[in-house]
Parts: sequence; C-alpha cells; structure tokens
Amino acid sequence: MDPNSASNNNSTGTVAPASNAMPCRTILASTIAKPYVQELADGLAVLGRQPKLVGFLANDDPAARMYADWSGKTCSEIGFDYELRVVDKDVLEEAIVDANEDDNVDGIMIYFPVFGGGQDQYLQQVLSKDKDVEGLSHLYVQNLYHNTRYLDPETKMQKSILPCTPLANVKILEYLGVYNPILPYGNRLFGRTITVVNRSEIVGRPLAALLANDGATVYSVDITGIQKFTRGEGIKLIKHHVAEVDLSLQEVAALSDVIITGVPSKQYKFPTEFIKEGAVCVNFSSEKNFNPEIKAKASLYVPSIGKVTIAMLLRNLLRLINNKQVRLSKTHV
Ligand SMILES: NC(=O)C1=CN([C@@H]2O[C@H](COP(=O)(O)OP(=O)(O)OC[C@H]3O[C@@H](n4cnc5c(N)ncnc54)[C@H](O)[C@@H]3O)[C@@H](O)[C@H]2O)C=CC1
Ligand SMILES: Nc1nc(=O)c2c([nH]1)NC[C@@H]1CN(c3ccc(C(=O)N[C@@H](CCC(=O)O)C(=O)O)cc3)C=[N+]21
Repeated sequence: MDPNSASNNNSTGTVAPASNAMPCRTILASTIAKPYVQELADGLAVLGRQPKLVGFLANDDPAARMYADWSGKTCSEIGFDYELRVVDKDVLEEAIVDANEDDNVDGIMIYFPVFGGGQDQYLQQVLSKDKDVEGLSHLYVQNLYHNTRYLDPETKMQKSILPCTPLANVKILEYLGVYNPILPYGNRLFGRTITVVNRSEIVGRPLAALLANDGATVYSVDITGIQKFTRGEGIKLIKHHVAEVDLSLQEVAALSDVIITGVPSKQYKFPTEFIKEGAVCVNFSSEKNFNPEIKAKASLYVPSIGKVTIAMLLRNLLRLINNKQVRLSKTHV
C-alpha cells in the first residue's frame, strides 16, 4: 500500500510518511476545518435557532451540482437549514430578489457559472449584501482591497465579510505555520513570498491582495502574465499595491515559499521541477493541479480545500446574523 495515500490517515488527519520516504506531509482540509466546525456548532447553540441558507442552482455544470449537493450535506451535518432552489436562468434574478426580501432566509449563494462573465457579476450584486455568505458583494471586496476590517469603523461592532475561498486559503496558511504568530497581527506574512496561480475576481485577485495586506510578497499568475502584489516598503502602507513584473513562472516559483494553485483544468499541472525544495503547496482548484511527485519537493501539501471553504461560508453566515442584530439593536435604543 502506498504510504502516502490519503487512506493511510493517522488520527491527526495528516499522512504519516514511511521512515525512508519523503518528509512531505499531506494535510487534509477536514483536519484544518475541524476547529471551525466546532466553533460553528458552538455559535448555533448560542443563537438557539437553525439559520437558513438558500443556494441557487441555475446551470447544468456538474461541478456546480456536486458542490451544491455537497455543501448542502455539510450544512445539515453541522445544523444549518439548507435549501437548494433549482431554477431556470431566466427567472433567477426574480428568485434572488424574493429571497432577499424573505425574512426567513438568513443567507444566499448562487452557484456559478450561470451565464458566465459580466452577467454573473451583475447577478452576484443583485444578491443583498446583508445575505451574501460568499462575501463577493462590492462593498466587501472593496473593504478587502482597502484593508478595511469593519463596516462601522467608528464603533467596530460589525465586522466586514471576507470572500470565503480567499479566507479559507488564509486559514490554511495559518494552520500550516506560514503566518508567523510572533509578529504583530496584520504583518504575520512579512518576509514570505507566495505565488498564486489564478487571478479570477472571486478567488485569485482578492487572495493576492489579502496576503499582501498581511505583509507577503505575492506573485499573481494568470494566462496573461504575472503581477506582483506587495504592501510597499516595510509597514508604511496600509493596503496592497500592484505592479506588472517581467519574470517567468520558473523565476517566481524559485523565489516562493508557498505555491497556491486554482486552475480549473484537468490538463493543467504546475511544473514540479519549478518548485523550491520544502515549499508549502496548496491546491484550491476542483482539479488536481499538482502531480503526485509534488511529495518529493513540498514540505506540506494540501490537495483540496473545499471543507475549509464551507466552514468559512457558514462562519460568514453567523457574522451576517450578528451584524443584523447589531443594526437592529441600534435602531431600538
Ligand atoms: N475549493 C474551493 O473552495 C473553491 C474552488 N474553486 C475552484 O477553483 C477553480 C478556479 O475557479 P475560478 O477562480 O472561479 O475560475 P476562473 O475560470 O474564473 O479563473 C481561472 C484563473 O486561472 C487562470 N489560468 C487558467 N489557466 C492557466 C494557466 N495555464 N496558467 C496560469 N493561469 C491559468 C486564469 O487566467 C484565471 O485567472 C475551479 O476549479 C473551481 O471549481 C472555486 C471556488 C471555491
Ligand atoms: N458561487 C460559487 N462558489 C463556489 O465556490 C463554487 C461555485 N459557485 N460553483 C462551482 C464551484 C466548484 N467548487 C468546488 C469547491 C470545492 C471542491 C472540493 O474541494 N471538493 C473536494 C471534495 C470534498 C468531498 O466531497 O468531501 C475535493 O475535491 O477533494 C470542489 C469544487 C466551488 N464552486
């Protein structure tokens, strides 16, 4: 039996290497998600009711269907009330508006792609920001890009919502020790170099900004080229800035302590030979972007992150409920 296979888990959910094998450890998302799942269960107990999440499916994409079924199952396991609404593309906008106005619905998500491109971004903005569990509303993304942590900066009662997949990546890097807890909060990635292969508006670009805001040097790679995200010199600037760079993937990989991939293609494989010895490698794509030989190079490898993403999605849902309670209590004083 392959000692590195995921079926050979030990109790910590990591895979124990054979004594003479590569020192690489494969870390499963379920292990990293565990404390957050507990936090969610505790949060539900305090709340004393089952929050309702509605998911809209309006496409035939098998990946979206699978994710919808699987996220529904996870919600129910933890104790959230999940309802999948399968609707036709042409009535989706009205269906979102109905859910926005329905007091029984606490959170909403739309499984993408629906139409693809700009029309999907429009639909995402139709969704009320007060029910946006994925954190993709313009205000939340703008707060992320500007490193603004609260919706009410004066009173600091309502935390802004972070996009759940970028946030899941951050929690994974915290777990893996890439964040240095000895450094002050907000600067814990200082000195780290991270490559992110994906610059979509829903994951790669906000992720690069979030990591740069925490002090990292980030190379953001997409099919059009490579950009460098930093927070500028030392700790003077409060938010990231971006520059085009004239470096190859091989060159940025050689500089990188961490490589994060999110290419939605079966064929795509990150070239193993580019990876620095002992790098930390994380894949958030639903396809495997690293070859199995990754274990000869990486120190830590996270093959998929979905379970952590869902935990962050539900954490966002509790935060939305809390923010609403804060707003209501203000109007009743
Ligand atoms: N695990 C999770 O929680 C989540 C996983 N996903 C998965 O992540 C993947 C990406 O999703 P999206 O960002 O929405 O996709 P997208 O299609 O919007 O973006 C793909 C990105 O990859 C880049 N790319 C494609 N081919 C490349 C190549 N050969 N070299 C370098 N860059 C390349 C593109 O330029 C683009 O920036 C999908 O597989 C999706 O299912 C998405 C959301 C959550
Ligand atoms: N608004 C929106 N947000 C999304 O996040 C979104 C979407 N639409 N449309 C569809 C894609 C697909 N997607 C996946 C997430 C995790 C895994 C993943 O990590 N899956 C685990 C399986 C986990 C299990 O089954 O236990 C794995 O591959 O190992 C896969 C696919 C998110 N999507």
